[in-house]
Amino acid sequence: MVLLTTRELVMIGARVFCITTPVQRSSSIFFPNFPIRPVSRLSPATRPIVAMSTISKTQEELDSIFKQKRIVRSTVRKSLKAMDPSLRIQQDDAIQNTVLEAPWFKSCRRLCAYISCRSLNEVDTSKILSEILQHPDSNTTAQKKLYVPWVEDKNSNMRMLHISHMDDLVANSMNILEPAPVDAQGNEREDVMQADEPIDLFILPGLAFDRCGRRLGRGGGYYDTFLRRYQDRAKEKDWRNPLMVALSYSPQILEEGSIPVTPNDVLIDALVTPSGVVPISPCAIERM
Ligand SMILES: Nc1nc2c(c(=O)[nH]1)N(C=O)[C@@H](CNc1ccc(C(=O)N[C@@H](CCC(=O)O)C(=O)O)cc1)CN2
Ligand SMILES: Nc1ncnc2c1ncn2[C@@H]1O[C@H](COP(=O)(O)OP(=O)(O)OP(=O)(O)O)[C@@H](O)[C@H]1O
Repeated sequence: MVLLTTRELVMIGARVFCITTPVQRSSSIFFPNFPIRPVSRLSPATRPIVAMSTISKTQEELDSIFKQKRIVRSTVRKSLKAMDPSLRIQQDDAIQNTVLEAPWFKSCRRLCAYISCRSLNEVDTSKILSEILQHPDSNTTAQKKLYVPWVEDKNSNMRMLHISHMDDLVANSMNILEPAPVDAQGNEREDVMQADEPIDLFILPGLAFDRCGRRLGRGGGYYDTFLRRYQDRAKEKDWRNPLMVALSYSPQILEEGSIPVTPNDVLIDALVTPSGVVPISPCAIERM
């Protein structure tokens, strides 16, 4: 185990966009620093972090990380529940307007987005979705193609299916709106993984995030599994990587090191917060 200061890592990294990211991108487990505190800025440059060489994970280590994840989820759920309703509405508006006005959103032609669920206190996506479904893009008059999640089973399998109307959605057992895999005419809905075209943009949900690209989901492993599969396919087909952008209320943004991760967790490229876009990965810095 090697202890490095952020300053040392900056010196080592050729193009370090976030100090701790190279640690996780090299598929090592990152051990979090507690306590969990929302932050409004990056940690001081002198803060020590832990870099680990590639190690194999014992079940005991994994159990400990998953336990820490559950603790973080529980803390963030509580702060989301305690959010003032008018602040929530204000943040929903700010986040959605930022997305709708962004060039990377305007130019995207094929995207996957989540259908927000009120009872899960997720950032609202209804305005973004209705814009996509109602209005062709004013610059090109081309319609965006929208795919949304459909949970296939309890083993982290999720598909992204094409929808054209909000009427295509029905509430599932988790009370989340999702498309029936077969439409009203009895036709199977188009599945992103079967379509032979790349996705430009993923709009992702989650419970907590940090400014280095770590994302904590709701514990099903659905998104990580899906994104990994999509990334493998994109590589195979030589497609450009999609932008993976998560939407986050302010209490969901945690201090660097507070989000426990395993090598299976997929890093996001950027966050949209009530204060604007936080580009994280080199691809986001270039494109956003
Ligand atoms: N809007 C939305 N759609 C989504 C997801 C999501 O996070 N948000 N998913 C992302 O994977 C998939 C569904 N996965 C889900 C996993 C857990 C829960 C949920 O209700 N969790 C409760 C806790 C349940 C428990 O601990 O037993 C919660 O978080 O409060 C919902 C959806 C696909 N669709
Ligand atoms: N102790 C454990 N050891 C190994 N795997 C576990 C353990 N606990 C949970 N899992 C598995 O890990 C997966 C959940 O991973 P994780 O908690 O990282 O998901 P998430 O990031 O919250 O979810 P999502 O990707 O859907 O947003 C599930 O498939 C679950 O079965």
